[in-house]
Amino acid sequence: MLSTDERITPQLKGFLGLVVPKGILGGSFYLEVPNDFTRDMLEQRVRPSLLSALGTLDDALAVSNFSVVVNPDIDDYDRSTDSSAPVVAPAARDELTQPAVTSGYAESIPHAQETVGPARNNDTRLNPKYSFDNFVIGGSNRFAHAAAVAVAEAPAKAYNPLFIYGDSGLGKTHLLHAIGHYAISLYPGVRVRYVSSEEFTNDFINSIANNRGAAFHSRYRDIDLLLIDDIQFLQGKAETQEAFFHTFNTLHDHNKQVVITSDLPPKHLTGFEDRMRTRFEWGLITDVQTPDLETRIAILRKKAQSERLRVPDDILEFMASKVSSNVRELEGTLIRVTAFASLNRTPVDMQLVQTVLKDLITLDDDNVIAPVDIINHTAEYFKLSVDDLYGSSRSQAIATARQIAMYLCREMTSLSLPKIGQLFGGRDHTTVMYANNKIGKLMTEKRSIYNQVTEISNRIKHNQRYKSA
Ligand SMILES: Nc1ncnc2c1ncn2[C@@H]1O[C@H](COP(=O)(O)OP(=O)(O)OP(=O)(O)O)[C@@H](O)[C@H]1O
Repeated sequence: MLSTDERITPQLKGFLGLVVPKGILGGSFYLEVPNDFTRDMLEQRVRPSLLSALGTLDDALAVSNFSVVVNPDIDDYDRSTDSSAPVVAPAARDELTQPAVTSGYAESIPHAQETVGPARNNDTRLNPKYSFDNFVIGGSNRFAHAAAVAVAEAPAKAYNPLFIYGDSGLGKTHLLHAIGHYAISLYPGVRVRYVSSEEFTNDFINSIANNRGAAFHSRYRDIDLLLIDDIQFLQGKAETQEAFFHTFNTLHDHNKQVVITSDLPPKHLTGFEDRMRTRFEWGLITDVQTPDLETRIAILRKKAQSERLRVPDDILEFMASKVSSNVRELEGTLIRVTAFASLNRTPVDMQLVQTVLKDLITLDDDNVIAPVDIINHTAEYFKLSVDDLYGSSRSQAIATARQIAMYLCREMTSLSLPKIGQLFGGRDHTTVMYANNKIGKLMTEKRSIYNQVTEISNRIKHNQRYKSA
């Protein structure tokens, strides 16, 4: 759709060839590119043409903005499967038709009424997978969910900051992204930025190293809604904390919303200055807890629906009763069960579920798996060196082994996506996200992958039991 634009040179066309359209959510057209350079080219040279081209799309799609996400792994992405026009996820349509709320917020941000405003949202770093639509509400998260919705509907008017804490895998990151999507759907010009604390730290360090402090400041201060994940990561990092302190103050003073997640409540966060912890307590503090059985069943049901998996209710109930600690683990179990059924071309029934779950060694909650064990076992299984997994080789065999190791780190540890990326030679969190999705999908399609993942994870758990015995 861009080829009619005279400014598009052959060189630029080359860059456009690297772009993979991913879909439309919350009024944003999501594109993936393999590196920062392509993203910059796109944003600097193509933005006006792309925005005007988006303006010619069917109104029903309600697209007014685009987001470019860097995913270095799309080099091995098969573009032929995705070359058709992107489709709007059904959930996104509902989100787009949400009635506007009357908080008066739109009037308070001048750019919210500008037609070109949405372009400001091209770097939100929001994950289209996490919306309020697919978040299941239960006793364990009802309050956090209500607070999150309130903040999205009236940024900086309801609670500022909103501080959400809780154990790993209980939906904090999901809520953060959902706030961002919902706020953008209500106020298309609102400038939103999601950042994990690891990325904030890296960004800060790079900005000092490259003398780009001004760009860093504007990235985090010229926004209306800052969503910062896993703040505990700033523990003991005095200079980054100082940078965050000033960012926070600037945003708060200018009536901009800050939402923070953490594994602990402010008063239990160690390695933070008091002035920082006090600020975390200015607004509303809420927690997410381990979901009860009904909520776990509902989460599995929703997940099965969204992945179009046919799983009878009694099976979902059985799975939910067996895996109780963490939603991420619960989702992992559902993937294993449905992958096994799909590979064997059998329906998901109780016998199959029992077989699969029997195969999955379960560990006590206090048995914590170290990522280094995952990497060692994966390397050993594939007869590769550990450095192969950490390194940058793109050979198919090494890349797949690396993606399996990333998948298992995601499934078996509480490490966040950026932390796993860092572990694997400083890769971007989107690379880990891609590996996780890819292996999850391949497990349903290729028996060899399913068997490899199951075997490696069992070896890791077996070894862990042996160590702690
Ligand atoms: N209530 C819920 N409804 C639907 N999905 C949920 C819910 N809670 C958690 N999940 C899903 O569980 C997975 C883990 O959630 P998430 O990443 O948000 O956890 P987290 O609390 O941020 O964990 P961490 O602290 O490790 O980053 C995600 O796929 C998320 O979509």
